Amino acid sequence: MTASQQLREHSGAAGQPPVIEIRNVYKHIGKKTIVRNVSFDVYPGEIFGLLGPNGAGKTTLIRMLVGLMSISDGSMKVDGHDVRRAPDKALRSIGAIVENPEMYKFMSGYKNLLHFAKLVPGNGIDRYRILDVVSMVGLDNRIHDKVKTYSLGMRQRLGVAQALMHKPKVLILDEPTNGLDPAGIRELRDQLKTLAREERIAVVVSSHLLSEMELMCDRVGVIQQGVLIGIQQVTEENTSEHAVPILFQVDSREAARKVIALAFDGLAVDSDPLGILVTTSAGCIADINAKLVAGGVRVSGISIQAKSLEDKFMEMTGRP
Ligand SMILES: Nc1ncnc2c1ncn2[C@@H]1O[C@H](COP(=O)(O)OP(=O)(O)OP(=O)(O)O)[C@@H](O)[C@H]1O
Repeated sequence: MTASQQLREHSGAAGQPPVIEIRNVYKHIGKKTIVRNVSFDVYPGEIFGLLGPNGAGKTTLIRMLVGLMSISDGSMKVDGHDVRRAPDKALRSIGAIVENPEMYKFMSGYKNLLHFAKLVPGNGIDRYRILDVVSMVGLDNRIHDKVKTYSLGMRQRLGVAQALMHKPKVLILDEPTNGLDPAGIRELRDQLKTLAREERIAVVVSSHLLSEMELMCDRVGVIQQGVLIGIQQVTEENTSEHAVPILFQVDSREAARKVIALAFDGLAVDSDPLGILVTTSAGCIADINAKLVAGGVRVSGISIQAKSLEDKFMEMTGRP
């Protein structure tokens, strides 16, 4: 996939410029190329997933983005600042958890945050900001309890609060659900969605679990052996303008085809064991249904046959 193809996968959230711009990035270590020609953008308010098996290069890509590893070739920009040329400015816009956040277990969550705020002098983080981030991650009720009494999920959220203190535009989490139980994963997922939607923060998460990415992300970039093989929109097919196969369960396929051919010239209609499949936008369902019923066709069910991320992933990787 070329850089321009990868970028065309997304038209930009409400015309906003991307907050992360990655262009033709390579990472060589010794004679190995660990990341190869990767390009993509991430927009404010979206959750972007990096999906790939262990060793695919996700952590390496993230480490380059947060300045923990040098970039061999290509460019990475955060909020318009080049990570290589102006690392301080670029990093100011990033909050990240790449390794497990170190917390003092015998101190309260609040004191931990206060401690981290003091480590960065002149950053303007006051107690009001700390209480703000505590509220953003939903830890208000427990923030004065010692961290040793927190569940793993709560510690993870405290880590997110710490990463958010300096008001970053981008939040980056490497394998954030590792070790969390299903309830913890769900809490984290809801929290990240709220941060993206309400605070307009761009969130980048990595995982090797497709099901997790599908539930959490708006778009997912699939990485294999250091190559970004494709980017899939997860939520797009729920919008009313995007063409998707729609199954109409009807008593007569033949009659239904005739009605549609007459009323909607050129609309793609295929047969299905349960009825007919019409490929169009979900916004047309009511009109099609009305014409079918008016044409004497009994419609017993209508469903959108959206492909799951797993189907798309299999197509992308060429697996059966
Ligand atoms: N410092 C290094 N020296 C040599 N090889 C490295 C180094 N860091 C990473 N690699 C190799 O680069 C490849 C990608 O590693 P990376 O950690 O980025 O993968 P990943 O997709 O994050 O997978 P995981 O979930 O297992 O961490 C692996 O084959 C790894 O062994």
